[in-house]
Amino acid sequence: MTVIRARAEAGIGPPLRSAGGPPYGSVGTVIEVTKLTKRYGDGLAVDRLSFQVRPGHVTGFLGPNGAGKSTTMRVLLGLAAPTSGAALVTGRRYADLRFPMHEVGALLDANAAYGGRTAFDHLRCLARTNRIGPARVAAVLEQVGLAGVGRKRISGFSLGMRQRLGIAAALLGDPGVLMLDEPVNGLDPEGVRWIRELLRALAGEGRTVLVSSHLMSEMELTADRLVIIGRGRLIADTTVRELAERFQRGVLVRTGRGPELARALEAAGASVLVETDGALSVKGLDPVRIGDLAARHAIPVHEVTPRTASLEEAYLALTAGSLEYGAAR
Ligand SMILES: Nc1ncnc2c1ncn2[C@@H]1O[C@H](COP(=O)(O)OP(=O)(O)OP(=O)(O)O)[C@@H](O)[C@H]1O
Repeated sequence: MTVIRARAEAGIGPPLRSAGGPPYGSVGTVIEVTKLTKRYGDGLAVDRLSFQVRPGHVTGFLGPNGAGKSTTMRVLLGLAAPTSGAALVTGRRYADLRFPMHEVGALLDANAAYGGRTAFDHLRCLARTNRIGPARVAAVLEQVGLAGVGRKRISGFSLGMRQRLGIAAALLGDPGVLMLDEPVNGLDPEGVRWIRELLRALAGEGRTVLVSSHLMSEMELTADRLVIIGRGRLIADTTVRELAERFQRGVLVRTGRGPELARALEAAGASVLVETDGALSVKGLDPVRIGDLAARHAIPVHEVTPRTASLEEAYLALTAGSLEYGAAR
């Protein structure tokens, strides 16, 4: 499978500030995974994975079940040691961050909070370890819509409420980097929309937001960048727009005289990409015009197929070879 790489971005824009907060968009506020490999015994959870996450964007971390998303996040958060390679946040290993909660906020497992505590006490305990006062605890409870149940025990919370509590914990230190593992799990449609808007607002403040999911339908509305992995390996590092363009508007053309046809198509204004198998991916001309042009140049074509896949189909096609479990055929 061809790895789609986003073109180098021409600048991320000026650093933005949250009200009274740090300059989140400052250079270096990124997540950087380099040739990361993580083995569990004979199992390879992450396989020489490299990607970067930039500030000011919501980056969707996508992959089928067992792709290695959680493992990568766990290594980034210092909860698992890499077998080889590196996973850095703001240029350092998590263990080397001085005040980690102020730099990185994370939600890994919404059920990890102790049920016997109230939401307020849970956050207050976390806050104390990072010298964060009770006013901030109240503020994040308000921000995630749990202010009314702050004094209730977590054991009575629905999964959706626990997800909100986990997000409140991630926001406690007002960090410039946020890493959320499947945060919409258990949320109802209103909750899904809320989290989408929250993540986009946080990225709009210049923060670095990495959010994992195995559903493209979720990510296409939330993320602007995508890192797609399968079986621990990078499949695509792209933007939603590029993925849409590649899969929705191109026309696949097969011919024995690829370079010649590509020149003719480009002369007619098309942009042409040569796939790894020699087929041409043509944008800017419709199948009829492509056929006419080929006929005018007496170039036989074997196939002219418009690509009309949705992002979901594009994602399924990209990850088809990487499914851990699949229906028997
Ligand atoms: N602690 C562990 N011990 C052994 N194997 C593990 C461990 N953690 C993860 N794995 C294995 O590593 C692979 C990657 O798992 P991981 O949980 O990182 O994937 P994921 O992309 O987050 O999947 P999901 O979407 O299902 O949460 C899987 O095959 C999993 O079984």
